[in-house]
Amino acid sequence: MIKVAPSILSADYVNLERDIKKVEKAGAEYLHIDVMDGMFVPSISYGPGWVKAIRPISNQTLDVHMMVQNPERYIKTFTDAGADLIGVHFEATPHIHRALQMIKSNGAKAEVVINPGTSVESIKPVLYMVDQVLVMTVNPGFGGQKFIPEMVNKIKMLNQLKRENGYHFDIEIDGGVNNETVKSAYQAGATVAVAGSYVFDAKDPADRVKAIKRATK
Ligand SMILES: O=C(CO)[C@H](O)[C@H](O)COP(=O)(O)O
Ligand SMILES: [Co+2]
Repeated sequence: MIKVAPSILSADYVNLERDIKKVEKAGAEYLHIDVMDGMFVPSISYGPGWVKAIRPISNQTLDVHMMVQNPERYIKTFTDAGADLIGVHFEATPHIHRALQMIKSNGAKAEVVINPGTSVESIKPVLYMVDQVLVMTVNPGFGGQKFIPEMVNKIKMLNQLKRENGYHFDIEIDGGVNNETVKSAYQAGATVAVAGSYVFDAKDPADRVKAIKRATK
C-alpha cells in the first residue's frame, strides 16, 4: 500500500490544525509542505514559520517540497524549524550535490525533485545519496492540475535503477494524484503519493486518504 502525503496547499488555512488532524487520523504518514518563492515558480506560499508552527501538532513526516531558486540558502532554516525530509529541485541549483549534502548534514532526509521536462538520466549521479526521489507529475507552482501520465515511465526507470544498484530510496509522485491516477504510478514503483486538491477539496479529507490507500492494496 502506498504512503500518503496530503499537501496542505489545498487545506483550509484558517482551520489548518483541524485539517492536519483529520488526515493524520486517517493514516496519512507524511504531511507535504509546498514552499514557493515567486521565482522558481510564479506563486508565493509559505516559509519556515509554518513548519515550526506545524511541528508540535503533527507526528507525521514533515515533507518540505522546496520550489525555491538556490535552495541551499534556506536548508538550515527549514531543518531548524523541524522538517524531517527536504526536497530540492534539480533545476533550481547548479549545485544539486552540495544541496543534498547540506540537507543530510543538517540531520534531515534528502530528496531530489525533477520537473516533467527533466530526465531521470540527469539525476543518476546523485541517486546513491538520496532518501527519496520526487517525480513531478505536473509542472510545479499550482495545485489542482491534471496528472501527466507520460511521467509514469520515469518511475519505472527509477525502480529499475533501484533494483540494479541496491538503492533504497522512496519514489514520490506529486501533482494531479487521485484514487485513479495513483494506480499506474504505484504499479510502476511509486511508494509515496502527494495529494492536495483531491484530499482537501473534498467534504471528507479522511475518506480521500483512505481511497488512495485502497486503490493501491
Ligand atoms: O507541488 C505542488 C504544486 O507545485 C503540490 O504539491 C501539488 O500540486 C499538489 O496539488 P494537487 O494534488 O492538487 O495537484
Ligand atoms: Co509539492
